[in-house]
Amino acid sequence: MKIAAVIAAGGRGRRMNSTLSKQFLMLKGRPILYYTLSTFETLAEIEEIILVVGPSDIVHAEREILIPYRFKKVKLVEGGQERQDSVYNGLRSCSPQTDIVVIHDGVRPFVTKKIIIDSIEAAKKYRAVGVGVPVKDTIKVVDKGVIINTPDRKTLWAIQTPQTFEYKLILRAHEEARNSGFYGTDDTVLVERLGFPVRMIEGAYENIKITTPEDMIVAEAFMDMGYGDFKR
Ligand SMILES: Nc1ccn([C@@H]2O[C@H](COP(=O)(O)OP(=O)(O)OP(=O)(O)O)[C@@H](O)[C@H]2O)c(=O)n1
Ligand SMILES: C[C@](O)(CO)[C@H](O)COP(=O)(O)O
Repeated sequence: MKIAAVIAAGGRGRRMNSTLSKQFLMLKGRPILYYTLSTFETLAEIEEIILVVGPSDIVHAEREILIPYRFKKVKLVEGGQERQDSVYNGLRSCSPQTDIVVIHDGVRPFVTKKIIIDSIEAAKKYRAVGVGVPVKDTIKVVDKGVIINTPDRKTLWAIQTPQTFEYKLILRAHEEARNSGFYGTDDTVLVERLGFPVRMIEGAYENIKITTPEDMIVAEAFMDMGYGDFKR
């Protein structure tokens, strides 16, 4: 079975307020993206890694990541305006013989090999799988500053990545979304809108998405605590 990974790293990181795209910010002396790629590179089940970066970051990715760390499985692809565009570009660059694709945010460096493998095994069975954690806070739906609904917390999960799919299914879901001009903030929603059931499996609270400046402080602490499956 041919398994590929698409690593979404084509964003600008606006909420990080840094001139450098946040996926290239240094964490303990290495770019954040190095750690994410290292975990996938050393996972035997992953045959190819499609790294999607923004047009203005292509040279930086080559100079700071691909050349110094000599990742063997990584193929560099240009990203798009939105995350969904980047992922679609990545999917189209996978080998046509791909059976399963693992889609993961480049800025989630603390993903574990167990979570990746669990998502692959679940996708072999269910064809579409999300990784997430039950929310800890009570969530409110707010409209114009007024709380209009309080969903039952027992039903609420914060979805993370990896999101892992039968390749043909997710490619079709992306194409259908593009044809109808639908944009979502993750990939499972594109399969949900086809009416196809998506399974949720347990991720980890440590599998954070580095998004805003305080996440860098948390990430430094996670590094000190030994989280993550990357080569140190
Ligand atoms: N056009 C885009 C936008 C986002 N991403 C990637 O999708 C992941 C999750 O997105 P997010 O955390 O929102 O990153 P940014 O879009 O860069 O952040 P912001 O919204 O603050 O600009 C990141 O690894 C990001 O690089 C991408 O590949 N292509
Ligand atoms: C895909 C994702 O990480 C799932 O939580 C999230 O939707 C990405 O959102 P972003 O705004 O692109 O960070």
